[in-house]
Amino acid sequence: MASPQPDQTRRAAILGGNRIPFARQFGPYAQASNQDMLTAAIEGLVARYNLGGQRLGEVVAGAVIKHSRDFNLTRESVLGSSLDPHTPAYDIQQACGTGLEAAILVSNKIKLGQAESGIAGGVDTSSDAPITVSEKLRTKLLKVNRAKGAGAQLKALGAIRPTDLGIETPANSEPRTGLSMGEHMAQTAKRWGITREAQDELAVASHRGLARSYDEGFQDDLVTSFKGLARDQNLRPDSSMEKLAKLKPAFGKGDDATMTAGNSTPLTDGASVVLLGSEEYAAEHGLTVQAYFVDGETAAVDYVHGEEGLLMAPAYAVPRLLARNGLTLQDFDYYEIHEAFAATVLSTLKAWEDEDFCKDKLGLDAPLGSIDRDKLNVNGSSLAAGHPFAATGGRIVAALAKMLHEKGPGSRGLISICAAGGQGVVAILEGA
Ligand SMILES: CC(=O)SCCNC(=O)CCNC(=O)[C@H](O)C(C)(C)COP(=O)(O)OP(=O)(O)OC[C@H]1O[C@@H](n2cnc3c(N)ncnc32)[C@H](O)[C@@H]1OP(=O)(O)O
Repeated sequence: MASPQPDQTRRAAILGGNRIPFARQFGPYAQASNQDMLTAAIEGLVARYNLGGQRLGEVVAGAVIKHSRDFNLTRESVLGSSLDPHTPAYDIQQACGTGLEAAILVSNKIKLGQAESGIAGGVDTSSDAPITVSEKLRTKLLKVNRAKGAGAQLKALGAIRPTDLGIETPANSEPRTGLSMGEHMAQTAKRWGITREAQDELAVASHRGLARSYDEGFQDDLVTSFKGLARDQNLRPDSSMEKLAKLKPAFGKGDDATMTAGNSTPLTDGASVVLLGSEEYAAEHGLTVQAYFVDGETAAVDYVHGEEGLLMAPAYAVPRLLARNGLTLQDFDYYEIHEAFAATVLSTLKAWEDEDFCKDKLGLDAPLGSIDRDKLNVNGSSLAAGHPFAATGGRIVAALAKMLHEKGPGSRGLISICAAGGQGVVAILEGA
């Protein structure tokens, strides 16, 4: 069935973004909640674009790891901000694709005329991870809670045994396989023959690109300090092949163990948001349109039955997006491919170059081909900045919109983000 064409009658404009610097797990944000971080990111955006007291169409954000009390984290963050409290807000969750998926949702509402403006974003903490008690203890505590009278409560309490006292923390692994993201990626890296050297080169380039972007002031209107942190804590401007070569493998086995702490994203805390609006909204509020959110696509792979690697869904989503928009993989000025692991980016690029994969798996007549690597993650990506899961999409959309604005009208950028659960979220932006 032919893919429907995107409706371009109303365009969704990207007007700016803001994030707090990303911090390492148990770093300066160890005592900050998701709500604290998301509110700080929103407040930075409000201050930069004079949004105080404004009722926006909608705010959509989310977190991958959140406490049960945070049933609508985004709404609570809006209420904690200086936006008009009549601004509706809700959470979504699409793993590491959350921030980009939120931008797709808000853009679509704007394009359909259902909203004039909105904020999309995401937040995640790996420090303030919710702890749950064991199933046995949970059941017994509920009995204590329901027991009527002190005697009955004491009796119910007495049923709790020391062996019931286990706690559970969220695991960074796939429920259906029990394997961590890194272990899954190690299998894919082996399948595509991704070398340690190629991964380390990508990591060094990421650190250098991000460091340069801070030094040149590119991040000045994208990042606001939080808890004394002004730059991403994971950034190592002095990163080198020699230093990375010394790191021990973190995932994989034997000769295939090519992934290390240096070419994998670290566990990170942070939040990011993006301001979107119609062209009319931008004109009314005197805001510059940086770029347009052209189109987005999602895909999923059957990683459980071994069809393809857990983090390879973007390899499937991008060709669908290209076909719908009449573009080739080479028609872009910038490529933002989320560096979950260096090997993720390299495996995806290899898949698009591979004739058999493109014919057998993507149903194409010929490979999508190679990209100009000078256009890839130019201002660094997740290996250098860190990766607070749901916050990565907002970081990328805001930075790419700014890059495209600097490049000029008609310039084009491709975003590709892999997500847990074998899913991928991808998008096209166009410079204004
Ligand atoms: C869809 C998706 O996005 S999936 C991805 C989701 N994210 C993940 O799965 C997170 C994966 N990452 C992890 O689990 C962890 O960060 C790990 C296992 C890779 C590493 O954990 P740790 O060992 O705790 O990392 P740590 O930060 O201590 O680094 C280990 C060492 O490498 C060093 N190191 C890390 N990066 C660099 C670098 N770029 N240059 C030089 N040294 C480095 C550290 O200094 C440290 O050295 P030390 O032991 O002498 O102090």
